[in-house]
Amino acid sequence: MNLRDGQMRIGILGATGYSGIVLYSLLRQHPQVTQIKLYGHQGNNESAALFNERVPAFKTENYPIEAFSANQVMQETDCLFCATPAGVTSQLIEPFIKNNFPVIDLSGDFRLKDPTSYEKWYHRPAAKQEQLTHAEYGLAEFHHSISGHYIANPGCYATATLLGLAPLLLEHLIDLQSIIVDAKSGVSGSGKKLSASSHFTFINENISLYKLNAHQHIPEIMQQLKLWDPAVKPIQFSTTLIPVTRGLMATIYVKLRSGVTRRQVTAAFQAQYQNSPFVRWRNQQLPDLKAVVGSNFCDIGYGYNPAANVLTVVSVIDNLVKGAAGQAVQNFNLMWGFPEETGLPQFPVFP
Ligand SMILES: NC(=O)C1=CN([C@@H]2O[C@H](COP(=O)(O)OP(=O)(O)OC[C@H]3O[C@@H](n4cnc5c(N)ncnc54)[C@H](OP(=O)(O)O)[C@@H]3O)[C@@H](O)[C@H]2O)C=CC1
Ligand SMILES: CC(=O)N[C@@H](CCC(=O)OP(=O)(O)O)C(=O)O
Repeated sequence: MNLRDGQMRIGILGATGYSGIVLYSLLRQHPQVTQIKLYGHQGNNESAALFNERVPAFKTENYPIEAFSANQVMQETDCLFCATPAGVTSQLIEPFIKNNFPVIDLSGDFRLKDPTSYEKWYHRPAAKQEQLTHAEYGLAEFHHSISGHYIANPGCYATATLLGLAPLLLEHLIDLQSIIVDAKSGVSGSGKKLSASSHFTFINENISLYKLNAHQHIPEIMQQLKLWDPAVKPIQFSTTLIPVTRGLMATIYVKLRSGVTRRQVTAAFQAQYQNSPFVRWRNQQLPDLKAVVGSNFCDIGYGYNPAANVLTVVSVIDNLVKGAAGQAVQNFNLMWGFPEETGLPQFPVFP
């Protein structure tokens, strides 16, 4: 992609959702972005709606949300971010793919290469196979050289899990049948829509496991693990809702292969992430959510139980930043050749 230093015009579809709002606030402060256009539902006349009316916390941002029109977006902007629910981009995005127009898609619609798998796990029609071939899976730490125009930004659980497992698979340190992931997320992970399971009375002072053995990030994680080691076996993966607004922790349990030492584990993580500004290897210090919430960091630490030969890896992210909007901006930087950290927060919100 040609570098357009300091003059990028950005479009956001879905800016009034949780990840769209975070995306807007990151891009608004991005030094290479001069203009942000906001788009809403196709056909709706949303031009009367102003961003600050839909998102009152952004009182000074009185920009119109315009009805989505592919031609208009391609004329008015240089790159489109889609922060829309699953099932939207597969319907809207064809003209962008045909015209090689840069798109960064935060939804799951273009992550899975196999449309049958998408239909099985997302319970809705998949994008066309031909379109899927244009998408690149943008796990930023492992996909620095973006060659195409369509980035499928990874899911939040998939990001934390994959970053916590990568060095172990790439260096062949673990028993490939032994992977168990117990992941927990804050409530913002399910978006802004109110449901029985996101209602305060249910969330408050409660934890609940959901989508057991049925979570849509299982095939996404498996797809990437198989690229790292084709011999990997199906993982056990569970997701739990916890009563916090933001933050996601993947607790990963694996058995080490015979003869593998803790020193090798540390060396593998250090070597893998030494040039990754957003992955902080914490060694035997176990990270917590507050270490990363508000930032684009993924912090990873571990503990080892020699009696059971179980290595526990703890990987934490902010689901809305590294798990969604922050990684999308990281991918935007990589796509356009800007330094990877540009426009991304360098500190978590702490305390
Ligand atoms: N929340 C998270 O932590 C993460 C989310 N994601 C993914 O990011 C995407 C957005 O998630 P999230 O921000 O939580 O979702 P929200 O439900 O909070 O927001 C969805 C946004 O999309 C808009 N929208 C919905 N349908 C359409 C449509 N047909 N055309 C145009 N705009 C539409 C909504 O506008 P309106 O309100 O007007 O309908 C809203 O602005 C999802 O695909 C999600 O899976 C990925 C990783 C983490
Ligand atoms: C807490 C919560 O509900 N989280 C969501 C994660 C959303 C997400 O990232 O899913 P996509 O694959 O659609 O992008 C979930 O578990 O479905």
